[in-house]
Amino acid sequence: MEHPGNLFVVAAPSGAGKSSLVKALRSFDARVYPSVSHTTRAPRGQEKHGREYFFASEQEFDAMVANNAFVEWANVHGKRYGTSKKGIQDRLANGEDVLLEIDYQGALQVRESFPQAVLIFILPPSWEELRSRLENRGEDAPEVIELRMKNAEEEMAQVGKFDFVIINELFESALFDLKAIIHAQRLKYASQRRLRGDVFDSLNLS
Ligand SMILES: Nc1nc2c(ncn2[C@@H]2O[C@H](COP(=O)(O)OP(=O)(O)O)[C@@H](O)[C@H]2O)c(=O)[nH]1
Ligand SMILES: Nc1ncnc2c1ncn2[C@@H]1O[C@H](COP(=O)(O)OP(=O)(O)O)[C@@H](O)[C@H]1O
Repeated sequence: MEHPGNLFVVAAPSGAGKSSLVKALRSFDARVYPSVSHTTRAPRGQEKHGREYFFASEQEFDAMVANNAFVEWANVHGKRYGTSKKGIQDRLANGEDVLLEIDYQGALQVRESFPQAVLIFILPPSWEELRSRLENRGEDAPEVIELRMKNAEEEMAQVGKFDFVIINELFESALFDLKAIIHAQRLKYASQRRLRGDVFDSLNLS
């Protein structure tokens, strides 16, 4: 589907630092709108309905699937997660940039519907560091951490299908890389024409 806004998709194994990087990006780039997904997993400590996620029952999620309300959805770590069409289509159509923080299965589905989506994969610098980040975050029970570490192998095997790879070793350096990718996409002709049409007009360029 053609649309004027840029669609960025960020995937990573749990604990690689995806949420922290996107949050930091958002603090100085308000033009990139993060989509809020629906999930059947329970809220964590500070999470609010409608902010981190729309928390849905299995039945509510089933109804959305039946109504074809998702751009993509997938089973991740035993729970279902999905991006609603409603949340992103209007924004993209209005020329706004949208960022999805989703798993690799969802990312590859998004590419089917939006071939111009920019797929970014975030890798941890090592297995040891991934485990220690999950442990230090202190949000997940030991068995949940084990499941996430096990799933990370399958997830990381998909990295070659992505357009860009960021290794999140030093946080500031990974953030710089993420900004660079987004910036480069905005410098493409279609985006520049949309953002700075005034300059193109004054130069008599179509
Ligand atoms: N396919 C898909 N995956 C999602 C969506 N929202 C979140 N996820 C992924 O689900 C996984 C688990 O997310 P979460 O439970 O918040 O834990 P996190 O991995 O610590 O961020 C992560 O890989 C997310 O990127 C979505 O809408 N669709
Ligand atoms: N470059 C980094 N160096 C050290 N710790 C990091 C780095 N990036 C993120 N973290 C920490 O690792 C943990 C997991 O990060 P988070 O953003 O929640 O990951 P994800 O969203 O990919 O599951 C958090 O406690 C976060 O503060």
